[in-house]
Amino acid sequence: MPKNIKLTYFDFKGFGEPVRLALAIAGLDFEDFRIKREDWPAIKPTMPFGHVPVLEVDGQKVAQSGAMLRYIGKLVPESGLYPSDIWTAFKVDEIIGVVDDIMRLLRPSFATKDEDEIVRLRTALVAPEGELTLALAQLEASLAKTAGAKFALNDGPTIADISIYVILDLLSSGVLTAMPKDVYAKHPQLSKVVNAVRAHPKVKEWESKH
Ligand SMILES: N[C@@H](CCC(=O)N[C@@H](CS)C(=O)NCC(=O)O)C(=O)O
Repeated sequence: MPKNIKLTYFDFKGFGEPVRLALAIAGLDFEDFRIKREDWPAIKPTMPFGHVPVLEVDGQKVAQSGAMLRYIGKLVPESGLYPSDIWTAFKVDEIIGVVDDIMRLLRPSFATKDEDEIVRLRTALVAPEGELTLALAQLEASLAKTAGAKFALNDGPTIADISIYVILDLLSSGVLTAMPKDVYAKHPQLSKVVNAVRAHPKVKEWESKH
């Protein structure tokens, strides 16, 4: 077991947030280092690929949130976060890829400061035939086939559930201009996963402190 784990990310619930929750659910102590925006230009060149999150394990820096999530799940197998059954693990990886694609849909609207452009881009995403509307419907249909009793695939949370929770919580939080709070509300499987992760005792404990 590593002696020191440090997560470097912004004080924001983006790619680093599922990693924080996975570490909390796995019961791993870690330094939750949150970069101040004004310090980022100096820190960026010290990150292996110029991005965060970066997970530093006993002094070695590794990038890519998906890799971190799988590492945490494998490090603490009894957490059930990354299933040992290779088919279920395959489905976990599929969902994480889908969530990554959803994040990518939002990127153009994060890349501009023009409020009218942000509204235009996000309104198009959530239109009846919009790319986000379609992606959420497809994820819902996929989960309907695999649904575990409480979570997406199993009775306990996997890193796929955590990833779904973080993106849908962000989308429906009201902090993103022009993103409706009920963006996933009509999808029962997605709602089930969000509610189950939010109600998980370790997630509740983490969120009550951060
Ligand atoms: N595929 C990467 C994406 C990382 C990424 O896009 N990070 C953004 C923040 S969410 C970042 O570092 N932005 C600042 C920059 O690129 O200068 C992952 O999953 O970790």
